[in-house]
Amino acid sequence: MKAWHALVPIKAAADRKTRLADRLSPGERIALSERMLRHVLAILQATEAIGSITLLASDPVAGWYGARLSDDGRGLNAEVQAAAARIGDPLLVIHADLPALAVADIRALTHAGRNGVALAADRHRRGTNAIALGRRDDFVFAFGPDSLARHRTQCSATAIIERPGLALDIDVFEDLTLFAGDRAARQAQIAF
Ligand SMILES: Nc1nc2c(ncn2[C@@H]2O[C@H](COP(=O)(O)OP(=O)(O)OP(=O)(O)O)[C@@H](O)[C@H]2O)c(=O)[nH]1
Ligand SMILES: O=C(O)[C@H](O)COP(=O)(O)O
Repeated sequence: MKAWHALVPIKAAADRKTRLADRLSPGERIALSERMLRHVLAILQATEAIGSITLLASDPVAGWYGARLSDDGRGLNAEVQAAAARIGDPLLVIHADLPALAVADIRALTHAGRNGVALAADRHRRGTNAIALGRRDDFVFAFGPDSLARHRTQCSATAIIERPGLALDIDVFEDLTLFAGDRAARQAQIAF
């Protein structure tokens, strides 16, 4: 199997984690999203199956000197679709807000997707936090509410992967308390 390309979309700093805006200051939200991004990138770098990592971002990201494709503001799905066409397969698209992600999670997802498509379900089994495309150049990205159902109907043999490290994305404050506990989440003192 060829080495996987990883694509990590990340919003412009000021737009990240808006659903936490009633609990965290803008600075705390940026700091949290940067720590989670660094964690996801470190896990990808530590996974032997991953041969390249590309950020999809409108601006340069502090501390990242690797590849970046520019986001032209057409929305997540259109941007990922265009980036995927440029990068080729096998391709792993993975969100940047997975603080519990581990190397074993990436191994499991890429293994499951090596001959087709594997989807990483969020903890509600409604969203999609990562997609491994071993061999599907006609896959249509459909991130957004209930994306798991939309993604899975594209191919009858799609594998659904449910693992804690892939399932816990940080959207709302409850996700933070699940990951870090009440006190740490309230103080935005989340270590990982
Ligand atoms: N490049 C890029 N990344 C995006 C875009 N929209 C979402 N993302 C990234 O896709 C992943 C999932 O995004 P969301 O959970 O919807 O966004 P979020 O900023 O994390 O949270 P909210 O602002 O609360 O919706 C995260 O890594 C985001 O940074 C986009 O339009 N462009
Ligand atoms: O496809 C999805 O589930 C959404 O893009 C993901 O994100 P969210 O659960 O982080 O909003």
